[in-house]
Amino acid sequence: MAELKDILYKVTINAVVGSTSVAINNIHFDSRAVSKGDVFVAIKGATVDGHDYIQKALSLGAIAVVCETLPDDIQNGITYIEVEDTSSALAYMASNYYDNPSSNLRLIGVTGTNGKTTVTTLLYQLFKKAGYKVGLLSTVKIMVDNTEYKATHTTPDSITINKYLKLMNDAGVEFCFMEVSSHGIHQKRSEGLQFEGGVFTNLSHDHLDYHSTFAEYRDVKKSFFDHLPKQAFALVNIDDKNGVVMLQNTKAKQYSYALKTYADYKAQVLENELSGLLLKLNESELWTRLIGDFNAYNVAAIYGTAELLGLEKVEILRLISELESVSGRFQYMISDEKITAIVDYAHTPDALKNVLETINSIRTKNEALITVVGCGGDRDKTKRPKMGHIASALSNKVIFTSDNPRSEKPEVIIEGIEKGVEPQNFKKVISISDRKQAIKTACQMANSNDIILIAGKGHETYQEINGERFDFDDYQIVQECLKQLQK
Ligand SMILES: CC(=O)N[C@H]1[C@@H](OP(=O)(O)OP(=O)(O)OC[C@H]2O[C@@H](n3ccc(=O)[nH]c3=O)[C@H](O)[C@@H]2O)O[C@H](CO)[C@@H](O)[C@@H]1O[C@H](C)C(=O)N[C@@H](C)C(=O)N[C@H](CCC(=O)O)C(=O)O
Ligand SMILES: Nc1ncnc2c1ncn2[C@@H]1O[C@H](COP(=O)(O)OP(=O)(O)OP(=O)(O)O)[C@@H](O)[C@H]1O
Ligand SMILES: N[C@H](CCC[C@H](N)C(=O)O)C(=O)O
Ligand SMILES: [Mg+2]
Repeated sequence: MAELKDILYKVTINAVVGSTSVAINNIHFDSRAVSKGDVFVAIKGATVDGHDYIQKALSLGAIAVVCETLPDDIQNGITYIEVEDTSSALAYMASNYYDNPSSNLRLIGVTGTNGKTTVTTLLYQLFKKAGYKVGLLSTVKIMVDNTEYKATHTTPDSITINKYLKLMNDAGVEFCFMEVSSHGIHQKRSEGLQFEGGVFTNLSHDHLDYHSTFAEYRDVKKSFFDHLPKQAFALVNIDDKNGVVMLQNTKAKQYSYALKTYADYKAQVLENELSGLLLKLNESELWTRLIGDFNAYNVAAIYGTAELLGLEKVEILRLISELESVSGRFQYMISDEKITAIVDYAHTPDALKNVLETINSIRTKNEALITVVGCGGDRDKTKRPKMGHIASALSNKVIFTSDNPRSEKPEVIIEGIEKGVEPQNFKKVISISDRKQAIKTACQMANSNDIILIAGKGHETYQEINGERFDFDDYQIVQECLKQLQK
């Protein structure tokens, strides 16, 4: 139980009707979850307006309503709080409700188009190995030290974030690494959290269905750094031209990492093989099991973050060499026939290009590279032809297929991808909308020493079709298909 007025601390209030000295049970932004004694926060969403559900929330027992416009029919005995911005109010209320858990641990936010899950997960692993209790909020899973919880979003809503941070406090967690997505920043899911550091990985094409322009997408990411306090650090990839943009208005202490330019944390790839990378990190050499140039960036980010958080250099280097790759990120197997299958979460043009270039830099010309890829439905349509172009230009054979079609027709999505294929690559391409069949066909096409890349779904264990999630696991399926070939 908490007093309404206590959880409103730091919320910008325009008007109050009724008493704020009432005890409330819980906070909800979804009327369907409300029960007796709760406060309902009405949010204008992308599909509907939460203000239309105020009556519903009251009928289920809400005793207070936080809204941007007061309803016409004010009910006796109910407290109404009119605020400037309900998403922001929700974030502060959630934080207050759970006793500001972000200020009781050392919270690091990682943002950027690609690499967030990789960097946060590896930092989680590294700090665990260093002997600390650690938390993780990521696309793949939420970890409260050793206890795993299911993740529904990359950056969950502010109530969920604070709920888990509170659990981390209770478990004695000292460091928490969290992914901060552009949707999360824009919807103020991470507002009011006390970050000790922010890390920027890179910025490339994604989510231009949600953010109307690339500049808007960039500025949303930038606003995360604008809000860091001056005691915090901001560590950015300075090889990315938007790295400096992130730092433009931040009050935080500024640090950089890079492969190509001078930086506080400079990485150089000495060797790049399927078994890992040999890197020079500032003045030290180290071996890591992570694969590809893009992972050299991730390692530099991890090294910098760990040092800024006070770990010893020698210890960090030792621990990085022990890190395991993150599930669904360049996860590979080699069959008895010596066919290599790689499952990777590349679902943006830039990620796909990086992964294909990495494979091309590792393989010899005699082996074929067969790529199986699709694009998600109800997501940015403009990335489809770009991914079609990249896949067909950088592989020997390509099978376009489905990737979570959601409410769209798979064939229509595939047509969008095919539009990007240039005439000289037409003959490399076939389309099979059933993803299992597509993977099976790739396995049948492959000869000894060939490489199959299955991109886009990584760790996901489902295929989402019309609101339903069916079991589907790229890694498991390719493993089965390769086994069947042996029979
Ligand atoms: C586009 C988007 O981000 N949508 C998020 C948003 O939902 P919405 O704006 O559609 O909500 P809405 O349905 O219009 O409803 C508005 C309000 O009315 C309320 N409502 C609605 C119906 C009702 O009966 N009663 C009621 O009170 C809703 O609870 C909500 O508060 O707010 C919801 C609650 O926080 C989120 O769950 C939802 O994420 C959806 C499921 C989603 O798919 N989001 C993806 C795109 C996303 O956020 N992805 C990023 C990662 C992106 C990346 O790769 O970088 C992430 O961080 O996960
Ligand atoms: N530093 C990087 N630069 C470019 N591409 C990367 C980088 N790190 C990983 N990738 C590629 O992007 C894919 C997704 O990586 P990861 O899951 O770490 O990104 P993310 O930012 O968490 O994505 P999401 O927005 O879906 O949460 C990987 O499978 C890999 O292909
Ligand atoms: N966080 C990304 C993940 C995309 C993964 C891909 N498999 C898809 O479903 O489109 C999104 O929600 O847009
Ligand atoms: Mg992620």
